[in-house]
Amino acid sequence: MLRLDTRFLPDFPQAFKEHGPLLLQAREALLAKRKDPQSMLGWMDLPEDTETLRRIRRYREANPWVEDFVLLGIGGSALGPKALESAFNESGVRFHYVDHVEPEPVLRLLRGLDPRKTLVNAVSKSGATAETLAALLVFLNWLRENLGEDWRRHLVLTTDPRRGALRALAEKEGLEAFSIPDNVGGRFSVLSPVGLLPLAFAGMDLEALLMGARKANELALAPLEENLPLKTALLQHLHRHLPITVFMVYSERLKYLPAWFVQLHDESLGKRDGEGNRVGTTAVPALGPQDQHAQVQLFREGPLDKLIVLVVPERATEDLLLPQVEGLEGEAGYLFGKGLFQLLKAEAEATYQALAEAGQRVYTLYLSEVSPYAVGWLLQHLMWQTAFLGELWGVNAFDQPGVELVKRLTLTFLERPGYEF
Ligand SMILES: O=P(O)(O)OC[C@H]1O[C@](O)(CO)[C@@H](O)[C@@H]1O
Repeated sequence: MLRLDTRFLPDFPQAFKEHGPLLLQAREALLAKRKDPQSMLGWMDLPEDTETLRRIRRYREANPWVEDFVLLGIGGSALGPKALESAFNESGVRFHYVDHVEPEPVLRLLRGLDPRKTLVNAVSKSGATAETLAALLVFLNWLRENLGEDWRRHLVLTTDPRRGALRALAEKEGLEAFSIPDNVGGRFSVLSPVGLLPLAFAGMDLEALLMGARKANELALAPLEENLPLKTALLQHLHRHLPITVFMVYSERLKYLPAWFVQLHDESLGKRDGEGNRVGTTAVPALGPQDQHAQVQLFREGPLDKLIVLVVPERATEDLLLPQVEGLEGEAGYLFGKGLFQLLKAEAEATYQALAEAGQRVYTLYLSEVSPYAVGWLLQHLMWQTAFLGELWGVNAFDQPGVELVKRLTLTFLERPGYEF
């Protein structure tokens, strides 16, 4: 269950009524693009794709020997699986993410792995991303050197259905490969094999994850009053004059979720609109309670230039009672016999009230609990929110032209003879 709370934004219910026609227009414009095969709206259909899930399940069952799962990928090809695996991995399989190009940690990882018990999953929609290709060169060579002809069983690819270097490698070497549908962009791909394959090895309840996402689809297509994605899209739209949107999650298990949302929001909406205006608000990640002892000072006394979104679980799947400890009555007595989750809830509520009291614009998304169903719902909800905002802000939420220059310059520098920086 996902619940929106706007009690410190008393003007919102009226604003929602007044903006009804605008929101319905935005939805209509978005859904009209669904017919266009070029439209990158395939993420809407991923929760219905049971055939891919079956194929992933079969592959998982056929490879019970995996003890270490190494994901090579960056951006949308890593952030989603990392956010969910770190929350729901109860399988005993150890996960490692090579979503960077720093040699020391890669060497440390290689020295600690047993190649006979390691599965490497290279994930790249384009098959052209330098960081992922560099990691693939390292791990493919390592597998070949250590496993001889058996290396192919230890490498699985997730990439474009037809194009790119990874698809070509899969065909040339007869490697297992899963497809990222053409009409699904990287930052919208967590419910495609990009996420589902590693999460199957993490033993996550994928049916519940996809069922939650289907619930978000249902609400995105529902009448206005029930339409949660249009409500939060309007909250972001009404506060577009505030340059920063903070995404603060009260869950240690979901500590990588803010990074996933930052890519989704910033890479989708940080654009030039049809008139060439620079559009977009900056998503900033935050964690509760950790940031109560860091960024909250700024949120309370710094500029009132933020819309703050808290994501708070309403129930714990299991709680931990705090024991009485003699000698600590003075400082900790008030905690004796309380549940740790009660402390989390009290801190989240205190932060919510303190931010509103400081004059910051703040609302909360309550998750019934940190479960595959509720988190599947939240992810798909945020993808709808972002897609609707693309319509409201007049930008294409599904391309990322601004990232290309860095790639071209990197290539130029590396191709320059004797380059030194
Ligand atoms: O999956 P790929 O094609 O390797 O791309 C990785 C990431 O790089 C980007 O293309 C940006 O450079 C993101 O949109 C994407 O999620």
